[in-house]
Formats: sequence, structure tokens, C-alpha cells
Amino acid sequence: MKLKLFPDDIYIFFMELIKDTIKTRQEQGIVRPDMINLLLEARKGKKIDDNSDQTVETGFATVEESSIHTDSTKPTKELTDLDIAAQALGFFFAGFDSVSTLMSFMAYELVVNPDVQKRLQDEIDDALNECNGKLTYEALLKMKYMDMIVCETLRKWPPSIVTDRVCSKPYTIEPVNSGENPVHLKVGDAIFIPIVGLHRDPKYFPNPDRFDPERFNDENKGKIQPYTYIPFGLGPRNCIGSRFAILESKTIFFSMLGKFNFVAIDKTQIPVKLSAKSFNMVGENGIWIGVESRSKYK
Ligand code: HEM
Repeated sequence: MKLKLFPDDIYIFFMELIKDTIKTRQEQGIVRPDMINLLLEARKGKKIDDNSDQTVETGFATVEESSIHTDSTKPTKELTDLDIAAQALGFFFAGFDSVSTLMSFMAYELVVNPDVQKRLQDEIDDALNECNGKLTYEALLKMKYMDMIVCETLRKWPPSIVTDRVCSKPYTIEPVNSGENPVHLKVGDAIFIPIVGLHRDPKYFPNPDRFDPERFNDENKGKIQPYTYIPFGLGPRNCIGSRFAILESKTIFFSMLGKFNFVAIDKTQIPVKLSAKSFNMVGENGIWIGVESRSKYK
């Protein structure tokens, strides 16, 4: 369709930056433990999911990577520099704004639900005690209430409000209510899946505008109807960065809330209103919160 996602100057800046990095690395034999290196290795036919057996769950919302196409070490298509640059650019944009949205709305919910914030701080203090003041990976992943809050933020404020698929087989969606017509889908039709519509549907999440981490406690999370909670999408094209996104967010909240309280300030809009100018979850006036030292540090 020749639709552009970014203005030309931004696109050219990033593409050139990544292509120059590839060139410099190849010319000078530089090896860094990062994604560009993995893609350069993949180009040579090396498998890049060697550690998949050791994967640890980072949270309930995490999605599983697809095992489709990982059984062959032979690339089906030669990766060009442009492909590698496009992948790196895709990761950058897919992974930046989404995590920032998750963290902004999570901070907002902690401000307007001080009891939730206090309980999370208690959990953080206990974890800090257990690991002698130094955060460990294991301690972070053991924090159940932190995970419940992350899950509930992703439900109420999913950073990706919608995802899409192309129809590969003719299919008819039969009417459910009287007066509705069937919808006939043809091969090639574009289908939009309304993530936020599912997450805020009272049929699946009663009282959906209420921020309630208890929806994700051990007893309740198993009762969630499959495919109604999909912050990271689903199936073979689900989000590749769910573990990283959850881990990154939990680490930051752990560090911040161990030392500070999140509080409302004059600029905090309560209740927050969403911007009508953006397709994504963006606060009308941004999301503003204050940070004050916790009494134990004063
Ligand atoms: C809270 C943070 C994030 C959310 C809510 C999120 C959500 C999503 C969703 C809904 C999709 C579409 C999945 C589908 O249609 O089934 C997606 C795809 C994707 N995400 Fe994320 N994402 C997040 C963070 C990240 C991060 C940190 C990265 C990279 C480091 C990333 C990289 C990608 C990529 C590359 C795809 C496309 C996958 C494909 O087409 O095969 N995302 N994400």
C-alpha cells in the first residue's frame, strides 16, 4: 500500500545508523552480545534459539514463542543488510513505546489505588530482606503481587489496543443475536482483533473499568476464558518481547518503590482521560505523577 509508518528523515536516520553498525562490525570483527549479532549469525545459518530449554516464566501474561520453523538451521531466505536493519528498527519501535505505556499506566494506577501501592511496597520490602538488599532475578520472579499488578495494568490499559491477521481460509462468523447478519471472510481479508475491547468486555471481566489485581490471583487467573486476555497477542506471530517487557517493568518498579512513594501532583489527571488524537493508549495531558521519599529514607 506504500503506507509509511515514520517520516522519511527518522526512517533514514535509523536505517543508516544500523547499516553503518553492521558495516563497522564486519570490517573490524567486532562481536557484541546483542540482536544485530544474532541476526548476523542467523544470516550465516546459525541457530539463534539455543537457550530455549532454559526459559523461565517472567509472569502470567508472558506468551510462548512459536516452535514453527525453528527445527531447521538452514535459512529459507538470505537476510540482507536492509532486512537486519528493518528488524532492529522494528524491535526498537515495538519495544519502546509499549513498555513506556505499561509503566506509565501502572504508576498511575498505583497513585489512585494507594492500598495496592502499599501492599506492593510490603512485598518489595520482604523480597529485599530475603535477598539482603540486592535484587536477584529469582526474587523478582517470586513476587506474586507485582505480577498481579502488571497483569491487571496490561488488561485495563493494553499498550497494543488491537492486532491484525490476514484471512487464509474462507470462514463465516455466524450471527449470535437476532437481527445480525453472518460475516463472510474471504482469503486475503484483513481482520482486526480488538484487544482492548476484549479486555474491557464485562462478559469476560466484570466491572472492567475497576483496577483489580485480584483478577489475577492464584484462584482467579485460571478462570479467565482462553483468548479473552491477550496483551501480547497469540499464536505464531505473538509478541517476541513479552518476557523482556515484563522483566524490565518489574525491575524498575522494584527499584523505584523500594525507595519512593508515587503520589498525585497538580498535573495528575484523575480520572485519566485518553487522548483522542492518538491511536494508542496515551493520556490526554500525558501521565504525570509525583515521587516522594519513603519515610524510612527520610
Ligand atoms: C508491554 C510491552 C509490549 C506489549 C503490550 C506488546 C504487545 C504486542 C502485540 C499485541 C503484538 C502483536 C502480537 C499478535 O498479533 O499476536 C506484538 C508484536 C511484536 N512485538 Fe511486542 N509488545 C510489547 C513489548 C515488546 C518488546 C519489548 C519488543 C522487543 C524487544 C517487542 C517486539 C515485538 C515484535 C518484533 C512483534 C512482531 C512479532 C511478529 O510479527 O512475529 N514487543 N507486541
